Amino acid sequence: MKVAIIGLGAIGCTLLPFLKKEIQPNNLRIIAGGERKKRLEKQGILINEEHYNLNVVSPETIVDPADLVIVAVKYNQLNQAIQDIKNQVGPKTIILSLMNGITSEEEIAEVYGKEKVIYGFTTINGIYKNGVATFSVGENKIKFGIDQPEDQQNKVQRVKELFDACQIPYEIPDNIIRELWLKFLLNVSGNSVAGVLRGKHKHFQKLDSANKARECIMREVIALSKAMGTGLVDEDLETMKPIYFNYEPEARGSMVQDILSKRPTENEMLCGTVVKLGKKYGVSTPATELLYYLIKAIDDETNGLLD
Ligand SMILES: NC(=O)C1=CN([C@@H]2O[C@H](COP(=O)(O)OP(=O)(O)OC[C@H]3O[C@@H](n4cnc5c(N)ncnc54)[C@H](OP(=O)(O)O)[C@@H]3O)[C@@H](O)[C@H]2O)C=CC1
Ligand SMILES: CC(C)(CO)C(=O)C(=O)O
Repeated sequence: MKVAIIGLGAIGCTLLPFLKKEIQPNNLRIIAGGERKKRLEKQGILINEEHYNLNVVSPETIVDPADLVIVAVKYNQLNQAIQDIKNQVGPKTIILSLMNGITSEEEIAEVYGKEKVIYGFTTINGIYKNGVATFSVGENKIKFGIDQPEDQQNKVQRVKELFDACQIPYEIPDNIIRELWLKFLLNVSGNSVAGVLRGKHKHFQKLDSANKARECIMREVIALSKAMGTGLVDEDLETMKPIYFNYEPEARGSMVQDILSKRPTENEMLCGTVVKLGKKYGVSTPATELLYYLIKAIDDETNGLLD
């Protein structure tokens, strides 16, 4: 299979060592242009202390389409990434987004068609800064699937075969939309509360107060999901309570990593989406709206609005 990855950061790097074992070097493409391409070609990337050379393909290069394109960029980078994969996408290409949130698949489908996109996300926590990535798989995995009828199942089968060959941990849930929303429930509440606290996972392992804040948000996301029919139920509040015990206490979620590195957060994709959909579906989301504005103030500060 020819596989293209756009976004070789914390999450892209959790896949590269697995894919490298099975895929011929020229069939594993890292899509990047300009300075990013030069840097990746010159420096390669260090993942879990192992150095990898990369086959970097610029967005302008015309090549045979990839069989699978994996999208693992941050929300503010998605529009550009969608443009940059254009030469990788052909009639049979499958596009898998590992981004958090519930909107990236729709945005990709708007440009390339729903039939090319499968839903997915990862439960792995990856750490990335300046060309150095670390991660531990533990119990974590990629979950993927489709909400379409039978004739689309062969897309899922093709990704399954690739992941089996590369020994990438995965699960194909019966109801991918509910699973996507469960991850959304975790990220809207956990990433954003941790963002305000600049917290580590141990904040949720040790502090009842931090979890109570998370619960205020989760109640609203569950109410929204019920209004939209996307599968969350009240009991999910309990399911989500111990979730942070799966993660390394001293590690940080992706939003805190962004805040500490003075990068834009994914606030719009997380709290922003809940507030917007709440208005559309008549669901009240005051706690999430408060959290949205707190994170927005952090983003404003990052953007120099205090200077
Ligand atoms: N980190 C985590 O633990 C988890 C993250 N996620 C989600 O995964 C997604 C990716 O997050 P994460 O991996 O943390 O983000 P990172 O910021 O670590 O990585 C994003 C990477 O994409 C690269 N990139 C951006 N735009 C382009 C482009 N046009 N062409 C080529 N490369 C590009 C960036 O390059 P450069 O550095 O040069 O800008 C960067 O290396 C997010 O939606 C996040 O919420 C999900 C689960 C856990
Ligand atoms: C791994 C996890 C759940 C940790 O917060 C995450 O999805 C993120 O950091 O974005």
